[in-house]
Amino acid sequence: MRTPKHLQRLFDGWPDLVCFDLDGTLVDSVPDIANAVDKALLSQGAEPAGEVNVRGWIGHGSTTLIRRAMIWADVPEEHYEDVYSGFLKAYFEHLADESTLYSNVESVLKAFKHQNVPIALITNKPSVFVKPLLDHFGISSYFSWMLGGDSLDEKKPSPVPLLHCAEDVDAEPARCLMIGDSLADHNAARAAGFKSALVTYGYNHGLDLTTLEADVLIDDLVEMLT
Ligand SMILES: O=C(O)COP(=O)(O)O
Ligand SMILES: [Mg+2]
Repeated sequence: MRTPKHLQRLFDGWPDLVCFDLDGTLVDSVPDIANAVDKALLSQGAEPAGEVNVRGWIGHGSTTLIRRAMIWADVPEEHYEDVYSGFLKAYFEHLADESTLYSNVESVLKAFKHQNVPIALITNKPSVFVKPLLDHFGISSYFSWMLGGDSLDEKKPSPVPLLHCAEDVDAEPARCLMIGDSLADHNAARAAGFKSALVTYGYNHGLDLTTLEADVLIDDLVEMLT
């Protein structure tokens, strides 16, 4: 396979490491996350928030998600532990009832693997959900790392999880690529010295992604391979 044009331009070949974000990049997980948030809110007698609201609260980890939902629903802060544990339980029980893989995820993972590029999964989702979700879609075996928001001391937009993987394989940050959908992914990439690719279909909260000047902006993951 000839080197895809974006990779040729950025790395003069294939990168030494590629890191993927999860929610909004590989998996459209909003339906199940929203159902779990709504269950937790309903248990407090609050209104359900629904998918459109929840979509705007994803990307900074589950604690931020629940805090935003509680503010929106006017649930008193002292109920945080109850709402958070209700969310965790409900989501774990229905992790992938309605969630779907975005198009071309598996073929893109396969192409990087075929070139022996180490692949990392770096999400701000709590780590307890990560492997079960990837297992559900049959893609866990592609990843040499599966890091959740609580796996290390810091999460995205900190560069710590990205640099952790780069150091493991002795890769120069400038030869590493982060592919994500949000400002947290882009800022983590920049702080780590990685190249940043953003997908336009994810949960970018109405942000005009062109203003971020990512190295690559794509409407479908397969564009990484063209
Ligand atoms: O749980 C979240 O906030 C979503 O995380 P991700 O977009 O980093 O996968
Ligand atoms: Mg994301």
